[in-house]
Amino acid sequence: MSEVLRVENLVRDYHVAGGLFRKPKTVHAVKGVNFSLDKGRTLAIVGESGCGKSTLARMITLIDTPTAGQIMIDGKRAETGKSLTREMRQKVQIVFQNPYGSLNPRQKIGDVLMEPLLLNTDMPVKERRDRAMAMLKKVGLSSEHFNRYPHMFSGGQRQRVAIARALMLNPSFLVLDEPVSALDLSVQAQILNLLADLQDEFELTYVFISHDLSVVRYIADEVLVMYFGEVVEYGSRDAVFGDPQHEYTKTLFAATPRADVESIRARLARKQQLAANS
Ligand SMILES: Nc1ncnc2c1ncn2[C@@H]1O[C@H](COP(=O)(O)OP(=O)(O)OP(=O)(O)O)[C@@H](O)[C@H]1O
Repeated sequence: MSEVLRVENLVRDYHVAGGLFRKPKTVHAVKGVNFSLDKGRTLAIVGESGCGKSTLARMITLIDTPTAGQIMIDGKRAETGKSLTREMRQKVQIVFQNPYGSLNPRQKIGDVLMEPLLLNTDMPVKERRDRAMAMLKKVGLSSEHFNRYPHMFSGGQRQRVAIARALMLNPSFLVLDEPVSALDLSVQAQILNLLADLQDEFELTYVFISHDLSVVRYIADEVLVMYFGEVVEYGSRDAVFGDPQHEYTKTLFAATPRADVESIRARLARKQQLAANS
């Protein structure tokens, strides 16, 4: 299997300026994180609020510059800031929790999808349009949606648009930052199934940031648990869920409702059905 992402000793400190009654201080948000991820796999990063998940996500999305350590994407070292190349930038895309916030309300969905091609390729307009139409269908929308505005879509449909946009430039991996947390439970299942189907079909690679362990159990191949900026557990989903080693992980699991066993069974059944039909 080919390695898509490798993170080595990644550190991020924030220097917080002092005030009249406050001393300056350094927040150690991420303290030396290591992991690697192969093509077609999903790594879930879990932990409580403030443990450093978003900081780690911003660094691997190449938005934020690490204080120390390195990020390798497709075997090449990724630079950030002014040294970030367009080629490297295109390799990583992110889907946020709230797709409405990341969609321009005055831009039609077709233009949202064609924009990455317009900005990053020399593709003629007809091809851009065809690609955008094809992508709409891949995420379960239709050509009728092409000329509609974001406010005309439901939350789940907007998240489908955000996923479609993230895939337009064939990235090496997607960072999914709490992608279903803002959705109703039934819609969450639809989006998770869509992500699973797209992954099966196109061998996509996901870094899935979440605080919801039932979602993680459903989608992840590997799990990394963070606690105060450190990795306290890292391994296959079955190993981490089946036999958590660290006290923090045990507490985290004990505080979470039982995983959604039915949806896991349903996914396995669907996979078996697909295999039987092929
Ligand atoms: N720009 C910043 N300046 C100073 N401190 C920061 C900054 N961004 C994050 N932090 C601190 O770094 C630590 C990790 O924050 P981070 O947002 O990465 O955690 P998180 O696990 O993603 O939490 P949440 O799920 O609430 O977003 C926290 O203590 C936070 O207060």
